[in-house]
Amino acid sequence: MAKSLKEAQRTWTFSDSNVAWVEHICYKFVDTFMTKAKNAVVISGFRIPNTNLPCEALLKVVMAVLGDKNPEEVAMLVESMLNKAIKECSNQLVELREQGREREREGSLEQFSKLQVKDIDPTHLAARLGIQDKELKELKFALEAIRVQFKKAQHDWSQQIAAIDGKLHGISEVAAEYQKVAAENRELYNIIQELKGNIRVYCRVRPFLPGQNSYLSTVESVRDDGSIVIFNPLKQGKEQRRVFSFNKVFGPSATQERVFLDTQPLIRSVLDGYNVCIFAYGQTGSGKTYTMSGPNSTSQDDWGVNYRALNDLFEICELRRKVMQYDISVQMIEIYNEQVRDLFNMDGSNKKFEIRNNSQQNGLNVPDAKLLPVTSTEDVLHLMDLGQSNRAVGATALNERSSRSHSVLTVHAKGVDLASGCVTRGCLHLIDLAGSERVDKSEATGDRLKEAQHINKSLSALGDVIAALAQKSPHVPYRNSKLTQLLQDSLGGQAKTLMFVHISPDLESYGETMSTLKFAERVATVELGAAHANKDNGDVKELKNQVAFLKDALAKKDVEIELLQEEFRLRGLETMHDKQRAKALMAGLSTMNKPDHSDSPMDEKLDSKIMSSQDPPVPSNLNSSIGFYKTEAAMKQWASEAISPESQSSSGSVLVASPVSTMRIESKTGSKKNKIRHDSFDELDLMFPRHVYGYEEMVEVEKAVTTSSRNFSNRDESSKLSGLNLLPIVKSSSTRDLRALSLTPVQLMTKITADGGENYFTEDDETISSYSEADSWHTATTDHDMSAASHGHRRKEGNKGFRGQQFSGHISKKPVGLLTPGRSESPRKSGTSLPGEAKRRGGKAATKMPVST
Ligand SMILES: Nc1ncnc2c1ncn2[C@@H]1O[C@H](COP(=O)(O)OP(=O)(O)OP(=O)(O)O)[C@@H](O)[C@H]1O
Repeated sequence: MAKSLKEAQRTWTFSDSNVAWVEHICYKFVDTFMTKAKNAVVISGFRIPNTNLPCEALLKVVMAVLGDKNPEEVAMLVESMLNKAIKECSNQLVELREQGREREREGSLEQFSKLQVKDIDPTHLAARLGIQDKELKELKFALEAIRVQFKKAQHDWSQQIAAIDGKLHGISEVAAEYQKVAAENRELYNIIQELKGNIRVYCRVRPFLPGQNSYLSTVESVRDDGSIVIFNPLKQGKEQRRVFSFNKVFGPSATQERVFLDTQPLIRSVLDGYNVCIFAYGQTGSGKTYTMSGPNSTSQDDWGVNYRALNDLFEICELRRKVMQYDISVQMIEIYNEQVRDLFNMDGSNKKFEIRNNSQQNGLNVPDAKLLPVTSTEDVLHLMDLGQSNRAVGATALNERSSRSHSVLTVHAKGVDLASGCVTRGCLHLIDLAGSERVDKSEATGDRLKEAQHINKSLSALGDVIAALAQKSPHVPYRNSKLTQLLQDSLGGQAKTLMFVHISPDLESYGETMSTLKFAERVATVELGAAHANKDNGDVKELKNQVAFLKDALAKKDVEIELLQEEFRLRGLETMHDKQRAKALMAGLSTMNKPDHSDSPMDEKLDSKIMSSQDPPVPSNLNSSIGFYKTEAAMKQWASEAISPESQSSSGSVLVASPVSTMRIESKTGSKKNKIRHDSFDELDLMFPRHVYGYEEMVEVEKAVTTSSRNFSNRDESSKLSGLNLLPIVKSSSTRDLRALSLTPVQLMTKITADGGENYFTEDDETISSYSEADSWHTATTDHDMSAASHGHRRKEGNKGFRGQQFSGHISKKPVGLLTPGRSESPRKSGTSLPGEAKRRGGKAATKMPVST
């Protein structure tokens, strides 16, 4: 074939002879193809009938295809066709061989089986089949038994599961019930705490800082019920673990938002007129500043309680816009090395600021520091950044940005109810305390050491105050540090107080962690009494009107008194019997310019005159209104307003003849401490001033004083306490306030004598003393005593008291030593000083103020 191709190539011209040759090839090829495609073959789209001869058309096709090809191309085409044909043939061959083998295999298997059946012994086969059958039966039986057992077990299990399910259901119901009861208990407990005014304590655990060994944590677990388990691997047995319980515990993963959410309700109450104090306590580097301010004010997620609180307050103000109008202002101070500094003060001056307590109605403890109004969160951010940048910070070995001062952000919120005009005033103190530190650990030296000493000292003073409060001690040492002075209103007043206690989880801090948590536990036991909102409502307005009315009446009386004094002076009553004269004096007060010269019994006249219709009518509801004053502070305020300096005459004396001369302060609420205080009020029938005393009254005074001084040393502690609890009231009052408190002479002198007198004298002691002296006038009944008293009384220019002028003449009664019980001589003559006299003589008034309990 190859040869003929080569020859064809050589001789190729598309001539007749060539056509014959092509025909020849076609025959051959078609033959080959036709063996494969028995019925029909598709070649280039032509259908070729099943024939051994190439059809005319095929020939034409071949001619058409090959006609214009040169011999090389024809050769190649043919060669490729041949290759295809060969490949096809070989495939067919393989297929045929395979089929043959298959048939062969089938045939041999058939033969083999025929052979076996033929060869096997039928008896043996039967025996074997019998055995197999038996085995099969046994297996079936066993299977059945197993199935029965399985069914039984399944049944048992399902029964047990049902029983367990029932029990579980019961348990889960009990658990749900328990949870409900526990939640109710917690709620009730919180209400009780709220009523008692316990300081709330939240504990926050700082996460490990980068670079700290986080394998050994002292915090074993933090539970939802507010308890935390502290673990020390270096200890053994019971000592290894200690559980502390607080109102809430935040683990290391607690977010700033989570912490704020639990603080929010407390903060919001500021807008309802409550004073709230939140302070962060803990070892240095434990996360106080992180909680209060956050690490970064630019990211809202990082905002601490301060920013979030103000932001929240603004949001609520906006929500209540239609019913309430709020004014919010802020103050930021710090206590650095026992000095108060204004963090908003930009003039660089080192002005020192004073801390004041109680007296500040607006709740500001440092009233002289700048109070800046804020209307938006942006204002707050700006101001607080300013304040933070002024704050004293420094690097120590324990914290690279350690706060070296206690900082206080005060938010003052004044709200006016647009409908009723009722005014609320709330104050929120947000305090970031400097951290306690062990100077050996913090490696503080120089200024840092001095700061650390001040910090530790003030924190220890805070510890003493908490201990005293927790033990309900009558004396609480608030004045031992600026920090405790600042916190006095929040720790001993009617504020809602929350302490965030912070701990570090590292084993190295175990000692500090334990002491911090023990301190916090003690703080949680402190009861402050129920918090009160500072609201100026309609009742208060009415009472203020009444007070104004009374002031007016007093002013009129002052005029009357002055006129009367003049009248007496002119008439020269020296010759009258002293008792009659005193009665006449009192009678004259109400008849003004209509002196009664008759000898009728003076007592009746006096009473009828005092109650005469010439006195201005007193509002009939005053008695009931007085019940409104349930607190000492409110009472004091009322009293000082009722008898304000303006309402008194220049003589300093006041006379109110009033059917409401007696009122009683009642206290049904409050802590034990408060009760004692109120009880002491209960003992006193607080009266309007009755500065005109008769002779019998003075005798009564003397008796009371004598008895009181004799009995005081025998008194038990509680009764002494109630006496002592009067001191703050009396001591913090001016003379006029003393009058305003209006103890009867008996009560006043009993208290003074019982206490040795000295505590009753403030920087205003001269005036107070004059007050006592003025009273003593009524008891000085000899010329001699009279002159002594007169001398004492006139010693002070300008103190021209009504009584002093009235009794300038002789009085013939027997002497009664008012301040020296049992003596018949004048206290001054006998050398017995009036209380506070010695100090006054020393040239300096006693300024020692009492420590409030
Ligand atoms: N909850 C927390 N999550 C993440 N980092 C915290 C957390 N608390 C504190 N830190 C980080 O710990 C470090 C110390 O915190 P911070 O300065 O608030 O402590 P401090 O108690 O205020 O210290 P000092 O009393 O010395 O001022 C800071 O780097 C702070 O970012």
